[in-house]
Amino acid sequence: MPSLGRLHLVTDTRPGRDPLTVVRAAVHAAASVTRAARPVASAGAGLVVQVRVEDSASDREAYDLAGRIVDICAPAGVTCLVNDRLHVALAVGAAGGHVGALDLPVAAARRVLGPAAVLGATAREPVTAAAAVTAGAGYLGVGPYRSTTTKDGLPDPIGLAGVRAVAGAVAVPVIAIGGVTVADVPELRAAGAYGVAVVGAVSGAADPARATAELLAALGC
Ligand SMILES: Cc1ncc(COP(=O)(O)OP(=O)(O)O)c(N)n1
Ligand SMILES: Cc1ncsc1CCOP(=O)(O)O
Ligand SMILES: [Mg+2]
Repeated sequence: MPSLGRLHLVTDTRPGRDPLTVVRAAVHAAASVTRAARPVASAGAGLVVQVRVEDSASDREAYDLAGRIVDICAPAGVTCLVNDRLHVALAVGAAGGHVGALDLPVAAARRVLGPAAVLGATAREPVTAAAAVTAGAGYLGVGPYRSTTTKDGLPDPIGLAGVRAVAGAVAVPVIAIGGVTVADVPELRAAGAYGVAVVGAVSGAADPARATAELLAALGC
């Protein structure tokens, strides 16, 4: 299985956003910055795109968006995951999915996706993180690192100490999420994070391609 990308772009599908334009820009940037170091078919391997739709979206809407994003990602070697809706991930041929506390349990998600799929799970403290790995998670989304306005109802931020505690407890990649900006990357990496997941730092940027390139560079991709 190829190694996991370090920059996870989570789509912003709130009203007025344009996730396809942002994903196209990010994929193009990822393929451009890493092409020199990789075979063409895996040029964008530093980037993962996670298709995350609003809970109010229908499965058909999720399927249509995810299918279009798989079509954008695949030629560039960018991994595409689907948040929550694992049947959509399977239906569009995504590489896998991401589940949290309100989604299928990790072991059930692994059964649905199969042994070879990429499966991420949300964790915010070491004991549940280790349990998620035992149940079959191949990476962990850990946070929220900072407070963020992108998602309502999140628990308090765990900060650098929280990320460090989880990273020290598991052997799988830890992806820090929640209010992450490019300026946070060095300290997160030093704390043991393998990578970062962002919505606003790319989707809310004036130039999403440039923001992607800067994040990838900060992550050493
Ligand atoms: C990489 C990553 N980490 C955490 C999450 C959050 O997942 P979850 O807790 O299930 O919340 P929703 O995103 O489903 O609202 C994530 N999506 N990705
Ligand atoms: C889905 C999710 N889960 C925890 S924080 C978050 C949103 C992250 O968005 P941003 O990068 O804009 O803070
Ligand atoms: Mg979820």
